[in-house]
Amino acid sequence: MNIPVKAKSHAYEVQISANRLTEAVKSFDQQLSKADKIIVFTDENVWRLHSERFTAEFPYPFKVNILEAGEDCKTFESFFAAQSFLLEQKCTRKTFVFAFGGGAVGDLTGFVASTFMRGIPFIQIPTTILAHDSAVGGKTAINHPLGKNMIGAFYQPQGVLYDISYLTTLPEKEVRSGMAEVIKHALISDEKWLAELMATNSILDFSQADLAKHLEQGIRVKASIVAEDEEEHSVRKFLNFGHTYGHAIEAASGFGKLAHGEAVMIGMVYALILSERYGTIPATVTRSFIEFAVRNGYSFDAVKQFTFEQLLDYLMKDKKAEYGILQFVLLKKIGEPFVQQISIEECQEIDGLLRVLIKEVLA
Ligand SMILES: NC(=O)c1ccc[n+]([C@@H]2O[C@H](COP(=O)([O-])OP(=O)(O)OC[C@H]3O[C@@H](n4cnc5c(N)ncnc54)[C@H](O)[C@@H]3O)[C@@H](O)[C@H]2O)c1
Ligand SMILES: O=C(O)C(=O)C[C@@H](O)[C@H](O)[C@H](O)COP(=O)(O)O
Ligand SMILES: [Zn+2]
Repeated sequence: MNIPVKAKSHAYEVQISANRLTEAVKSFDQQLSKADKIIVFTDENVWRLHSERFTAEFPYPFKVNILEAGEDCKTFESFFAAQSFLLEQKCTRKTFVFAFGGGAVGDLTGFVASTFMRGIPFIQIPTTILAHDSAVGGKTAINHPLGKNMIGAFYQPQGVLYDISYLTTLPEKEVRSGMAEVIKHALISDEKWLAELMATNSILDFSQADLAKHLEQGIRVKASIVAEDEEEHSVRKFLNFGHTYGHAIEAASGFGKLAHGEAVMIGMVYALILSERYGTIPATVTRSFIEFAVRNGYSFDAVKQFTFEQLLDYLMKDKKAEYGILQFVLLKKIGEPFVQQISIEECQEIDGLLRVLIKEVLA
C-alpha cells in the first residue's frame, strides 16, 4: 500500500507493508546505487532488538550511528555528535541517510540531514506506531531545555518505508503513546472513525490488520493536510490539536519522562474543554473521552505535578503563538478543527476546569 505525500517542496510516498523491508529499500536502487555512503541512524533499544534482522534485510552495505533512546537523542549534544560522525565517516553530498527508529530518531536524523552540508537526502524507516505521524510531513527538530522542538527545519524525506512487522516489539507505554496520535487524527477528521476507536474494548491490542487500517487512515489525514500547507501557515495547525497544553506538560515534566502521546492525550482533553465553549462539543463528549482514555491506561497524574504558573512559560513558547497571543486548535464538532486565539486568563480558567473534571471522572 503506497500513500502519496504531495508536499510542495518534494513529493514522495509512504510505503506500508509487513515483512518487506528489502523490497521497499530496493525501490530506491536508482538513488542508492549512486550514493558514496549509506548511513543508518538508529537508537540503542531499536538496535538491540532489531540489528540482526535489519542487517539481514537491508540490501546495501551501511555504517550505523547508534543514538541514545528517546528524547535524549533530540539534544544539541546528540546533534553535534551526529554531525561529527558524518564528518568522521567522510560523508559528502552524495551520502544517503536512513532513520531507523521512532519519532525521536526520525526528528533528529531529519534535522541532521537537513543541515549537513546544507542538506543531504534521507529516508524514514519508522518503528513505532507514533511514527505514522512523525515520519510523514517533514517536521524535523531537536528540543531546547526551554521548549519542545524549538530548533528544526521543514525537510521532507525521500520516502517513508513503514514495515509494520517491526512494531511487534513495542512496549505497551509506546503503543499507548502512538495511539494518541491516531486518536488525534480521528478527532480532527472523522466522527465515525473516532466513534469506532472509542467503542473498541482496548486500543492497545489491535490485530496487525486492524492496526494497519488505522495507521493508513492517520497517514492519509496527515498527507492531505501537508499537501495543502507544508509549512503550517494554515490547515497544518490542525495537526497540532492537543499539542499546546500537551507540549507544556511534556517539557515541564522533563523530556522523556512522559511519552509524547501521553502528554498529547492530556492536551487533547484541555482542547476539548475549550471546544465546548467555542465549538459545539457537548460536555458529555469530553467526559466520555476522559473515561475512554482512563480505560486504556492513559494517566492524568502529570497535571497535578504543576501549577498553571509553572506551565505558562512553556505554553507561551508554542510555535503557533502570534504577537504573544496563544492560538489553540479546537473543534467545532468532531472532524471540524479550527484555530482560536485564547487569552492567558482563559487558559488559566480552562486549566482549573481540567483539574476539576479529571478529579470528578477519576473519583
Ligand atoms: N515530526 C513530527 O511531525 C512529529 C510528530 C509526532 C511526534 N514527533 C516527535 O516524535 C517523538 C516521539 O516519537 P516516538 O514515540 O516514536 O518515540 P521514540 O523514538 O522516543 O521511541 C519511543 C521508545 O520506543 C523505543 N522503540 C522504538 N521502536 C521500537 C520497537 N519497534 N520496539 C521496541 N521499542 C522501540 C525507542 O527506543 C524509545 O525508547 C517525540 O520527540 C515527538 O516530539 C514528531
Ligand atoms: O506534523 C505536524 O504539523 C504536527 O504538528 C504533528 C505533531 O504530532 C508533532 O508532535 C509535531 O512535531 C509538533 O510540532 P510543533 O511544531 O508543535 O513542535
Ligand atoms: Zn505530536
